[in-house]
Amino acid sequence: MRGAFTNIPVVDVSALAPGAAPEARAETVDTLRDALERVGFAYLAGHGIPRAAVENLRELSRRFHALPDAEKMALKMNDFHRGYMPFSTSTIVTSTVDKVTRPNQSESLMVMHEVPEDAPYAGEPLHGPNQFPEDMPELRDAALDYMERLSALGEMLSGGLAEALGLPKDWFLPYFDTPTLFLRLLHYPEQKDEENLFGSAPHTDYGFVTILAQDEVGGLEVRNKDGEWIPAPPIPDTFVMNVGDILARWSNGRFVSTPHRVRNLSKRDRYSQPFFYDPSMEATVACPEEFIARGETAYSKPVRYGDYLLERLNKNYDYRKKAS
Ligand SMILES: O=C(O)CCC(=O)C(=O)O
Ligand SMILES: [Fe+2]
Repeated sequence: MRGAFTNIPVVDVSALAPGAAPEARAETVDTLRDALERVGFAYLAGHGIPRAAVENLRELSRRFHALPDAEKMALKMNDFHRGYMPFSTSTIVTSTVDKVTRPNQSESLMVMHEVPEDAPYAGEPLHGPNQFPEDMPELRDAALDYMERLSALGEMLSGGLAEALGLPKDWFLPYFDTPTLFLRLLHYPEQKDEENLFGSAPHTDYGFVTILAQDEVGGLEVRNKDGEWIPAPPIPDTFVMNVGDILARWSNGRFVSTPHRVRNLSKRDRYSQPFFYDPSMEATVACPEEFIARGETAYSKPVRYGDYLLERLNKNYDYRKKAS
């Protein structure tokens, strides 16, 4: 039953890799289906991403956030949604989860897919340059390398998700020709335990899937159908994966996009690095014909992913509100 959970399942996804035994793959797909229909969250084990890639980026994120404010402010978010978001500047007003009134207690560096200067779509909404500190070239290298590795993982997962929905393994591929990628390097200083104060206020994610690496501090919580907040503490060598709103919509409501939040009550700084793997901006997200053929009714209208995304971003980020 949707939202009926008191813990977040661990799914070993190694059998989704090419060459795995078909029986093992089928079993993994079943486990994934249960997790995403009931919980909307799963810990991914057996994902094949080296621990060093995760830890190296985390260390660089720590170094980035330790830079003087002036250096970070020089990289302030540009119109293309890339750059530094200072403490207390994003309030999730489109959250359907709760009335959110106090800004998030976090700062972050937002990195997206790179856009070559001569690309035909350069300069269009959300297609522009990333911003990295000049004297930390290793941060740029690590972030781009990490996005490449996690995109490959996202693509592998999309095969399992398609099968979990009764679709051919490659069903999602054409919609991810030029995927929309976000890597957010988050820093949550310790926060007070006060009502309505969050590192990240209750929300659902916009996109397809989120693949999150968190440090050892903890603080992420996921809401079940009874309104209880279930902790999602770090488990070494796993990622926390969750369904975003566009996947919930695409799956015609089968997979759930589950509310979650962060409170860092640990008395230590917390660092996390969510990666959002989303379709191409041009992709039209519509209920699969295969579902209609099976007698289902589409519960939402087709939407161009880029339009949907812009609308959500314009509402939620202070720096964009003037533009919308
Ligand atoms: O930092 C975390 O653990 C979660 C962050 C999150 O939910 C988000 O950025 O959407
Ligand atoms: Fe989230």
